[in-house]
Amino acid sequence: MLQSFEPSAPSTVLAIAFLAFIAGFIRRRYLLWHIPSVGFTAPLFTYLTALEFQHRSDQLIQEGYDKYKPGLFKIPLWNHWIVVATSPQLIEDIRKAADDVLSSHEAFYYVRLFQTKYNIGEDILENNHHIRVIQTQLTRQIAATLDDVHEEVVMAVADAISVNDGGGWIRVSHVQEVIRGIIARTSSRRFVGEPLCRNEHYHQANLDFATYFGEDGKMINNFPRFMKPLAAFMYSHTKTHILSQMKFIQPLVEDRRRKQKELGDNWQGKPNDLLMWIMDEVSVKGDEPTLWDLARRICLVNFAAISTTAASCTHALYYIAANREYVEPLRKEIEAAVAADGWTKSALQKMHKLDSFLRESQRMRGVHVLTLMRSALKPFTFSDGTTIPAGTLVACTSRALHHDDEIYPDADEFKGFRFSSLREQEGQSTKHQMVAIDQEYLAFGLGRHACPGRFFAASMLQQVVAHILVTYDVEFPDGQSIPSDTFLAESCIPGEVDLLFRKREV
Ligand code: HEM
Repeated sequence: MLQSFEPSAPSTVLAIAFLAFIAGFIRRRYLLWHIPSVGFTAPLFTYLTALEFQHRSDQLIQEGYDKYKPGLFKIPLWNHWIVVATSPQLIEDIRKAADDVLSSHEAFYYVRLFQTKYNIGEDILENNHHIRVIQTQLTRQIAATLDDVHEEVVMAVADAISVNDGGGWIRVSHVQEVIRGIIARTSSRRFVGEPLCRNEHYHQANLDFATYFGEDGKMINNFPRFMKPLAAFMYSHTKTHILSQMKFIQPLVEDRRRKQKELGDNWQGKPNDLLMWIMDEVSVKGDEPTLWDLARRICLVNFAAISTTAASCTHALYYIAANREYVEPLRKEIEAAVAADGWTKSALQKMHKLDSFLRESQRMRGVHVLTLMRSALKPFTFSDGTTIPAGTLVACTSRALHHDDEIYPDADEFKGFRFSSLREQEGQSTKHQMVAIDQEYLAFGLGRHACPGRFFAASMLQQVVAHILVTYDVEFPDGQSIPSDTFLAESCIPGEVDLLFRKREV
């Protein structure tokens, strides 16, 4: 006789969870069925592609670009697909879309990377004071504060690369770490001022925050939405690292509050840095910012600013060491501009060759493989007629686009003065600057959420690289050259190699 089947409670739960998983998978696939795929598409096998994406995102995306340009393609990630746009026209569609249709915040902070809502707090996105002060004061004051930054660059570089005056090469290992230290210190001079900008423990606290913010985001991302608050509560370390950063800014904030109360508008020598601007910005709204809130914002700005700029700077140094023929023309240009105007913004603006070198280095090896990551809050139809449903993650191929011969002739070849030559043409003097963005140059994103810190980043990169060029000779040790990049999902990290530095003989 046939026994009646009586399921146990755990097996029922497992079965329901499995069926829900399969139903979700089929639904997601069905809704994106019309978009061609890269990698495996069968249930469960998609995880193999998701795994591959962690370390070979560049190759998977290049494959999609080669096969499906000028259209769209999709790649499976752990718990969703990402739809990738390959042509300037589709990129323009994404740029133009309103925030309530394709949302950058939803993509970065909830769906994909950082899960900010769960580990830092949602309110930080609604009142984005830190982004506003980057767009306004930080950018506007680049010229007025260039002296400070230059002074810090000179000290930071001398401390990090301690060559002997008597000549002779020294070997610097962990170049990216060394550069990150220089960039952290230089940018912190504008973010929190002296002497905190030189405190290594403070920089370590910011670095720890960055590491855990990224890691925790990935961890929380693996949980279904309803379990994310619990996952963040139990496993996230991000808050601990904000608390340790808070200890560093607390004396500064308390001292500034006291002086603000005592001196008000008569406060001579009021600090002119990002921390002060954020404090003022919040106070204008009638609130006294909490220490926690200030610490979160400083952590987030450091997170956005330092590793990105350090990676760009490292790549530029690698290209200098690998292409010695650029050194003399660059030095000549820098020295002529500084002789005429000193270390000022107008001198930097005259350094077209250096600007071009940095832009080309970033074109060849940008910090991201994909940019303009957006999440569809409503169904969205591209200009080619393709519709994606609400909930779909979209992005644009920056690296593949930057290596397209149809857009950049001999795209795989490093041509340091590619952009300065273009700037010499009639009407093109600003179009090809380091900070210029369009549908064919996506290193800083595009549209409303394009990187607001790019003017500051470009100025810092120019100053650090110009100072290194006129102070040192830089070479690879024998037999070494630019190492392959490492890919961590959509991020690109410069490979590790030692560099040789020697005091330049003038
Ligand atoms: C070479 C260095 C840098 C690179 C390559 C870079 C790249 C980017 C990219 C690709 C985006 C996303 C744009 C989009 O989705 O359309 C972004 C956003 C952002 N970046 Fe940068 N960035 C750099 C330096 C900086 C610096 C120095 C700061 C701060 C001073 C900064 C602050 C930000 C912020 C706050 C956002 C988010 C903007 C928003 O959500 O509206 N970045 N950056």
